[in-house]
Amino acid sequence: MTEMETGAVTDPAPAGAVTDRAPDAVTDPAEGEAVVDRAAEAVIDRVMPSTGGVIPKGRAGRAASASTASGRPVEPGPAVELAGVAKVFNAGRPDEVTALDGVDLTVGRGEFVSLIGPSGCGKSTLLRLVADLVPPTGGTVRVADRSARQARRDLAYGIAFQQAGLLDWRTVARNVELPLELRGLSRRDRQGKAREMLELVGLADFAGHYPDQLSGGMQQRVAIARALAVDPPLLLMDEPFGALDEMTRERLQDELLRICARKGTSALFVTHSIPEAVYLSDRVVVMSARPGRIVEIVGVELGERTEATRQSAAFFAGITRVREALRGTPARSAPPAGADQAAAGAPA
Ligand SMILES: Nc1ncnc2c1ncn2[C@@H]1O[C@H](COP(=O)(O)OP(=O)(O)OP(=O)(O)O)[C@@H](O)[C@H]1O
Repeated sequence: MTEMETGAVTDPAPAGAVTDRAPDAVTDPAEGEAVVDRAAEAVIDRVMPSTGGVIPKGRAGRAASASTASGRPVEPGPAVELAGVAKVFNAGRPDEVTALDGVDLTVGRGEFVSLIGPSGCGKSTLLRLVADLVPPTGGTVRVADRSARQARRDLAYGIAFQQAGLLDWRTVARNVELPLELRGLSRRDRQGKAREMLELVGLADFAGHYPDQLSGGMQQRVAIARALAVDPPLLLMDEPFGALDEMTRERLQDELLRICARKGTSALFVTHSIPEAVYLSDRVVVMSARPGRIVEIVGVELGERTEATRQSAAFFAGITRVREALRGTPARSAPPAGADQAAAGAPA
């Protein structure tokens, strides 16, 4: 199992890195601008699974959604397309694990799709396949009309995974700024954007703190701020709100929806929370226990989310639908959750 496969960052500070918070940027005397610190640069690839869409150096300023790395325009198509995808870990060995089998799934542009299922059913693996952090053993994975490999090179998505994956020798603000530095934004622009993102996640007062001075939930919010900082056309999120208190979680859910709606961002979102999946999603993909297969896709039609949505009959109906699917209740040929209540004139 490689580091890239696990997404773990076992040693975030590379050889020669300063771990006692020495100045973390190299100043370019010609520009008077801080440029990407060498230590951070050296670990970009290793922290990619959890650094929220870090931009590889050399692709600065390229519009990920509009063209490929070669500048070739990309035809609009699904954000993600999986066909017959399988993943077997350690094939042929005694510890062989079939994590996924026969997965077909399309995420439309601008669509919000959640994955839910029992622990170990392959949700994270599915996300890692899309992010090109592990290769499939069967089937095809396409992201924004490209191979997953090409999409990664083209910066076609941002990632926020379970582990915050912050660089502990950088301040909170400079963690959020990292992908912007790699994209070549001026100091002023990236500082402004970092401030905006930290305000969004309620951490403006902690911009100058270091990650180990924050709680786990706060670190997670910094990682979310960093993932959103580059306005990626596709977000891959693996339980990003799992460590948050309920009120913060609900607020960030609303913010995430607002951002996705405003930017037309597509999202593939892993969660263990049925209400969260229903609230956020256009469709909830329910997976079986290992080997993970899609057992049902529950469409959600709640309309614009408001204060009342979480109390609405349609919301509870959606929760019931997903719960039944998780329990293995035979799929019914019913309209999307929400549509039946609306048709019946049920109170919202
Ligand atoms: N790198 C790996 N090497 C070997 N087995 C792996 C690897 N990554 C995942 N697995 C196995 O694949 C299966 C699916 O794991 P995965 O983490 O995708 O599940 P999950 O649905 O995200 O679980 P959870 O909800 O508990 O986070 C598990 O049995 C896991 O042990």
